[in-house]
Amino acid sequence: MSEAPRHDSMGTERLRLAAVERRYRSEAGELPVLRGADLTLNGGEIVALVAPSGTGKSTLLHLAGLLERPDGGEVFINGQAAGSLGDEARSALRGRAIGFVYQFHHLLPEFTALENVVLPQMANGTPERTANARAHELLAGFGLEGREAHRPGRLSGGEQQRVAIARALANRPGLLLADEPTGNLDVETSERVFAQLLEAVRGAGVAALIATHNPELAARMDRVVTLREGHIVPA
Ligand SMILES: Nc1ncnc2c1ncn2[C@@H]1O[C@H](COP(=O)(O)OP(=O)(O)OP(=O)(O)O)[C@@H](O)[C@H]1O
Repeated sequence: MSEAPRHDSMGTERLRLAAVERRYRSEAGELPVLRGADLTLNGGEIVALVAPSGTGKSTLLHLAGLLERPDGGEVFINGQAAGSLGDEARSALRGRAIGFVYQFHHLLPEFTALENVVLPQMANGTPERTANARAHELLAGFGLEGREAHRPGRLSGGEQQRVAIARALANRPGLLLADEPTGNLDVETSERVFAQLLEAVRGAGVAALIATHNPELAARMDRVVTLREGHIVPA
């Protein structure tokens, strides 16, 4: 796969959470999930987030991905504070700078594998021809040559997830956020897809924050962090 050379983005700050707070309010009262979480990821850094269920991993990824706003603190993407941005500017920054991979692929079922990788590029202003070429190259890099015209329903779970990873990398984001990216696959497929994910991310010099319950997968990343009482601490 031909990606931007690693040195371009290595060491550049991609994500910074500074004293981030998030509380959920319900009839039962207030649940403080994040109580001043700090985390910095530089280009090329791959960090595992391993923490017990319900401690706030998904919440943290949503805040880092600008899908929600924190109740306190600030989220910086490529050094830019996101808090003062309006919704439109946040969406634009998200589309340009961040790729997401979820436990379930969330591919658009009525579109082919190729189109699923092309569409986010076109939404970002990439001309169709360029987007097509990039999608072909990415899918081939994930061993999906010959599968481009298949809709997600005609792909295996592992193939669907590889398309989802290709889609996440399509706009050459500096930051990849992944929530249990192989959690829905059998052990062998998970192993294979995860190895491909790491290779692609390393090759592109992307910073990645990957939530996983699997300690063996976590051990392959550069650093492992956990959540304790609403703070991010080394695992
Ligand atoms: N929208 C919401 N409203 C109220 N409470 C919420 C909301 N979203 C999450 N929570 C609560 O916040 C806490 C953290 O949830 P979160 O989904 O971030 O945890 P998690 O670590 O990702 O869990 P899991 O590993 O099970 O996916 C949980 O107690 C959850 O019930």
